[in-house]
Amino acid sequence: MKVIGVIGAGVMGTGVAHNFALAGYDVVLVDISEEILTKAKAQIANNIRFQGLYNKDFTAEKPEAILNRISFTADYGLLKNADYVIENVPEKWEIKKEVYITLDSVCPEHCIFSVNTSCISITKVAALTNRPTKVIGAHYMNPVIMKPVVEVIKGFHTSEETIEATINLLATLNKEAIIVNDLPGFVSNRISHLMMNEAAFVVQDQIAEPKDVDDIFKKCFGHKMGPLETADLIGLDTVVHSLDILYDSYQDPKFRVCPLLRKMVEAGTHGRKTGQGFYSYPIYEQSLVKS
Ligand SMILES: NC(=O)c1ccc[n+]([C@@H]2O[C@H](COP(=O)([O-])OP(=O)(O)OC[C@H]3O[C@@H](n4cnc5c(N)ncnc54)[C@H](O)[C@@H]3O)[C@@H](O)[C@H]2O)c1
Repeated sequence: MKVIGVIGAGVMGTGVAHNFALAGYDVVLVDISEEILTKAKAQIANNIRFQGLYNKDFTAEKPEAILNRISFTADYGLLKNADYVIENVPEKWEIKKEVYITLDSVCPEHCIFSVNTSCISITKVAALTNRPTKVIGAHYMNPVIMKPVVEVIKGFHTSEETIEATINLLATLNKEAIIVNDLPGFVSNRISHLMMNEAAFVVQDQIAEPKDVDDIFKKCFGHKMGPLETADLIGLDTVVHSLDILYDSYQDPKFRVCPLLRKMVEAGTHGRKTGQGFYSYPIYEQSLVKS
């Protein structure tokens, strides 16, 4: 594998592109507008500057050398030489669907598609393409560069070769793959989104302030982050989209979105990436790699 395509330059796409460039791969990072790509470039440059503070595998390589391995583009045509593509567009079926139809037509036949999704069925994505055995789920954790494990999802059609190639690729990033089967939300989000949603209900019901909710999880249960801090880090819009998918998929009321969460998203307070969620974030902290 030499050329890695990364689709979507948001919270996850910037982290994935940074991590693969750091590991020496040529990365083609695709998003829909030059403005978003310019912002993404600045953010990755900033995260490269900070990586030494947070990453024990930090190399002394010059930040510009890492950044120069990433091509920032709105042109899907540049993926014609991609060996492996990691898609990170919003958690909305209509958007993902269009992207996979395009990817299938521009990427070479051998190219593997890795779906970075919180909840969407990998089997459903694979069925859109002419290469279903080469479609796999890889749920990277945020912040990508700091998380040593990826939840890898085997869809109905995914071949053993595709699983093997994904395990080997992740190993070059010093990441371990935990392989699970495909049903919406997989393991991590099927469980964690219930907790984040219920934590929002606790705040809505005025049982406790966000900080006290999070402190109970950190100080009593030893979690690194509380559920509301985690929701802010993921992005409240992404959390709501994911809960909607879980609700539709399982037809189970336990996944209904807390009205407070939906209201915050409608108000444009999406967490760390907008500077305001359950907590406020000064501008310099919004892109800061933190766990
Ligand atoms: N945020 C997290 O912590 C997290 C963790 C694991 C997985 N995920 C999943 O990763 C995916 C991306 O999440 P995110 O938080 O990075 O979202 P985001 O909203 O921060 O970023 C999505 C990016 O995709 C771009 N985009 C939209 N349509 C596009 C298109 N047609 N072609 C190319 N780019 C397009 C947007 O402009 C945006 O920059 C989602 O499926 C999400 O569920 C998120």
